[in-house]
Amino acid sequence: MKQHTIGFIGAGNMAGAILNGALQSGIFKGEQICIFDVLEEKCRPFAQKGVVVCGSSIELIKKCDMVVLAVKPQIYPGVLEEIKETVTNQHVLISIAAGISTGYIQSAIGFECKVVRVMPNTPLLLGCGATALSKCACVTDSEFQIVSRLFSACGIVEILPESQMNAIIAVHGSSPAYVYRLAKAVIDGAVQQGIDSQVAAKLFIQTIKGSAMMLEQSGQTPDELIQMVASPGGTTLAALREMDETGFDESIQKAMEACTKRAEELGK
Ligand SMILES: NC(=O)C1=CN([C@@H]2O[C@H](COP(=O)(O)OP(=O)(O)OC[C@H]3O[C@@H](n4cnc5c(N)ncnc54)[C@H](O)[C@@H]3O)[C@@H](O)[C@H]2O)C=CC1
Ligand SMILES: O=C(O)[C@@H]1CCC=N1
Repeated sequence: MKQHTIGFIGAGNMAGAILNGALQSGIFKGEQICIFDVLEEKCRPFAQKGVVVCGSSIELIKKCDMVVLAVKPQIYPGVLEEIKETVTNQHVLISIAAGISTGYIQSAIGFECKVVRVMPNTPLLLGCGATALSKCACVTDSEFQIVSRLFSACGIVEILPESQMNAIIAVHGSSPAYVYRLAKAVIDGAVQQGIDSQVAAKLFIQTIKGSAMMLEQSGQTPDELIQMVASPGGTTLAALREMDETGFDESIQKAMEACTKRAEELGK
């Protein structure tokens, strides 16, 4: 089987999470991994793990056949311009940026290069991530399998058509922030009622974990689980009624629409 080498352009949060998954799972060894960042100090922790640090994105493209584009979407035009003369039809470009489509990358590179579009999330940092993947027709099944195994090493993966890759960001890419916002609101609410913030945080974090396990393992729908909590004439119903009145569901759905709209703007 062909031995692949993987490179990361950008050594930020997501690159670090994916790279650690690659090393820990043994899918790639240190010497099969390259990294480049405009801020050299960002690469230092990876050099200590035996990863090869490159002096430019062009050097990295020459050394690797799989390349994760791990920079912010706004940086993509510059990076694609820089690497376009070096990318060949043997490279697989792995794009993790919000909103950047396969067509966008192929048009910037100048031919129908191989692209796997990926949407990960920050819990990948703990090996507990969720990733959506979409492949273009020119990527082979065995190349796609390697990319899929790479992200599986950091959590769960789902394969989606590219047409859904913008909308899915609201579901798992950006949504960790909604969960943290909910946690913050609950902890602030507890403090307003005289409870110590650390005690509230401890109890609520465990509640998030437990509720996630109930959603995953009980076989019951969110509505059935809500019913299990909400006693007739009880406290939960009083809380839920208030959430209905202030438009909680609509607020979340509007936030998701804004997320997708922004992804579409970033890809223009
Ligand atoms: N943070 C998140 O929750 C998620 C982020 N993403 C996507 O992942 C990508 C990276 O995001 P993060 O890791 O959060 O960002 P980050 O800011 O932690 O990392 C980006 C890195 O790129 C480097 N960089 C900037 N210009 C460069 C260039 N020309 N060449 C090489 N390196 C350069 C920066 O120095 C920085 O270290 C983004 O496109 C984002 O849309 C996707 C899913 C979730
Ligand atoms: O906020 C962003 O644009 C990125 C994409 C998903 C999570 N963070």
